[in-house]
Amino acid sequence: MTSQIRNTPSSEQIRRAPKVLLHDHLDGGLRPGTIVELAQETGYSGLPETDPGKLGVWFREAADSGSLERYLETFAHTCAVMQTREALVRVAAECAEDLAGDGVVYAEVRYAPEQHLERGLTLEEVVEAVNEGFREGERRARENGHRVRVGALLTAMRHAARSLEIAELANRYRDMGVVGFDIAGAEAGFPPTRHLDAFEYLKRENNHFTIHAGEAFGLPSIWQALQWCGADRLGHGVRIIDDIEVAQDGSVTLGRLASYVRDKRVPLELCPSSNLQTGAADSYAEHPIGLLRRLHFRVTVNTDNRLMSGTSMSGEFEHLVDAFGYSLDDLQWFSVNAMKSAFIPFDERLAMINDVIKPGYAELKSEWLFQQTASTRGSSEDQV
Ligand SMILES: O=c1[nH]cnc2c1ncn2[C@@H]1O[C@H](CO)[C@@H](O)[C@H]1O
Ligand SMILES: [Zn+2]
Repeated sequence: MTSQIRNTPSSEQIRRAPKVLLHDHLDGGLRPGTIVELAQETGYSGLPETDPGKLGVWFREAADSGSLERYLETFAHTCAVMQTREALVRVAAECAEDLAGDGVVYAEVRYAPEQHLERGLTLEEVVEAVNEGFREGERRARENGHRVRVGALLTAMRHAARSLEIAELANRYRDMGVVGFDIAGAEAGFPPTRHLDAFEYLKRENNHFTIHAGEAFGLPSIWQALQWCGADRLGHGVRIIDDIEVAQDGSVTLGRLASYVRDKRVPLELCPSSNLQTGAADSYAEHPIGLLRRLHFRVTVNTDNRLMSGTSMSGEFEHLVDAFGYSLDDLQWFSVNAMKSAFIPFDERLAMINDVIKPGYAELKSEWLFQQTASTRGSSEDQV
């Protein structure tokens, strides 16, 4: 048996591996069946399909447009069914349950409270409903033998003008389920500096935030997010690749901004499948994550929108294992990177790394030692 075979994780091992997710949208991860049921319950008649299977396919295909703006149009349907307290509790509970079932042990899930006010809920009621759902989902996961912790990130929409209000909301619910702040939505034409007052407020409060930047727009957006707004992490940030030059002989030169991002260990919340759909990358094999990982940027792997991309954390890891031949050591590296970059207190991050993530990977990495028939097996898929 070669070490290569020993090292290539099987699908089942990938699912069981402890995973950390920093970039996942609550309104981009609903179960199709739940959307159909909530639409019926709340009288929303705008769904393009009412069969859950067909609806799931519709979301994936509609989001596969090559443009972030068209990709974002699909959220009208998910937000439409997330306008009541009960719906928000249910969606959040199922989110936590689904992540736990996929082996995610820590997640920061984001949503925009301002998009859930159409039926009279207040911003506070939205946050409390989602928090209640996450706690319920964590409890159900525990009953099923899974452990997951979910924190919320409150997102403000970059085309709108409520970011300071949402930042204040994030600060008010700090230590009560909300771990940070974000801005999202169409990037071109809506630079992060439009929301400078929100970011400056959060900095004065010693609070944390990430900014969607360097997804549909390039280096100026990343530069503003870091050097004007002071983002702790970059949502996507994939276009930092534009500041990296690879010569014919393989030698690599980093520009000033790329150097800063690497030197300062700025976490990149990379979302490969989402990038393929919005046109930020052409294939998994060509996705900049391969180079960024080799250059030791603080790379993390994320789902972005599980519904629109038909993916999961395990799914993203599988694509990367296929494209780049990553081993369990690589998957552990991504998971430790993500945990280091989380917005919860340092002692909790450290305990998650040392007491949950590393032991989980050690367990998986030792499995080959105890396989009696391993020497007669040909592929790693057989060795579960
Ligand atoms: O990849 C993305 N880039 C920018 N905005 C996004 C992305 N995915 C989702 N949203 C936006 O964030 C809102 C709150 O969750 C969603 O409603 C969607 O409009
Ligand atoms: Zn996103």
